[in-house]
Amino acid sequence: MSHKSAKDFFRPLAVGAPLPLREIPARPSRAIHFFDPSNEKMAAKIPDMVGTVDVLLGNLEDAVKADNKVAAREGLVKIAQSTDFGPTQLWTRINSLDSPWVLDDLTTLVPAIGEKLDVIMVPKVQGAEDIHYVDRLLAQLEAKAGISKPILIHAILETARGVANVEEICGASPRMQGLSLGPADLAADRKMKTTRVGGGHPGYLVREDAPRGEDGLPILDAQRAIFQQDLWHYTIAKMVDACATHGIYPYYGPFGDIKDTVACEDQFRNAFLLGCVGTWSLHPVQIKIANRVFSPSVEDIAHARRVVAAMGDGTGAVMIDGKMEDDASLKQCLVLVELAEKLAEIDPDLKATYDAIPTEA
Ligand SMILES: CC(C)(COP(=O)(O)OP(=O)(O)OC[C@H]1O[C@@H](n2cnc3c(N)ncnc32)[C@H](O)[C@@H]1OP(=O)(O)O)[C@@H](O)C(=O)NCCC(=O)NCCSC(=O)C[C@](C)(O)C(=O)O
Ligand SMILES: [Mg+2]
Repeated sequence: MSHKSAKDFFRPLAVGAPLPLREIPARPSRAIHFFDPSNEKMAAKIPDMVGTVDVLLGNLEDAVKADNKVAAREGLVKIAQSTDFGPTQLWTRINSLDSPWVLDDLTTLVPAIGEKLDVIMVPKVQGAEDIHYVDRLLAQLEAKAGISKPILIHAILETARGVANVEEICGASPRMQGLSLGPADLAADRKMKTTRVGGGHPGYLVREDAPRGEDGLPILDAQRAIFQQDLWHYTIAKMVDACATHGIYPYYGPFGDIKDTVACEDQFRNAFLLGCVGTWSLHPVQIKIANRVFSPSVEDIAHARRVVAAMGDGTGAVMIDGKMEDDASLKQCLVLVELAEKLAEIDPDLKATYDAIPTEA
């Protein structure tokens, strides 16, 4: 297998294409809100959603009917051309690389709206070869269209092979912006015996030990607590490590039980705590949940600021509320404080909330 030299990564893959980025900007992207540009009712709502969500994503792949693929692509071009997105990012999810639509997706979108597109999400990525294909094609199209900044790539982990190759996918191109979990396709590909789009499962559980009778045997009809476990923990944790290793960003993905806003919030929060920077929103109701969950809480920021203040030059150990804080817990606190600062730059309500936190001694 041949390898590129390190410096090759800093050269564009086509003459005249924009220079690859050396760092992926940490732009807030708590919710990536999906819409079907071929659905007129949905599309009509998009201009008014600018500023209420960090990312608007025109979806061209699954959930768009085969008969509507061209209308979705054209609808996205129209919305992108006629909308000023301000601070809101514009992403798209193209059709999968083995579909008959993807080539037209790319050759249409890049010249028409390439200057406005921040990130292209590529579904069903299997390995580095898929990223290399899109990488070169984007460079050629950017060069031809005279695009000034590189369009970034986001891969969805939705095949067993993709999960096995997650590290090489993250490192396959300087365009790699991040990864999302695709729990529905991944479940099917792995032959998991579930029928859901993300979330837990009542059958995936651990049960409290049975009490024992005088004969020492378990009493099987006794009431015993059960605890549902997280089916997605392994994949999310693996995704987070791969992204952190390569300086790119992990995201949860879709939560299909739209009406169960409570379980949705739990799943999002698990992902936030494990290191994800955001998630997907499939319905307007999920945007608020994502914005709340993926913004550090007032309590966390109040505590983090106390630790930062108490730790002075950042070395040594101190006691706060009976707990030891040191260099490493300070670094965790700085993750939260820096995230809060980034979010405050784009979210005035959140800025006011964080500004109002009293400084404690
Ligand atoms: C779930 C659905 C069918 C419920 O749609 P509905 O019309 O039944 O919902 P509603 O509550 O009745 O809608 C209320 C209003 O909101 C509008 N609306 C509704 N949704 C949106 C939206 N997203 N953006 C903007 N507006 C929206 C809708 O048009 C309606 O407008 P109206 O009041 O004027 O009548 C609908 O919300 C929808 O189609 N959402 C997007 C679904 C999608 O993108 N799925 C693909 C991503 S998940 C995936 O692909 C898996 C993965 C990763 O690949 C893998 O795990 O393998
Ligand atoms: Mg999928």
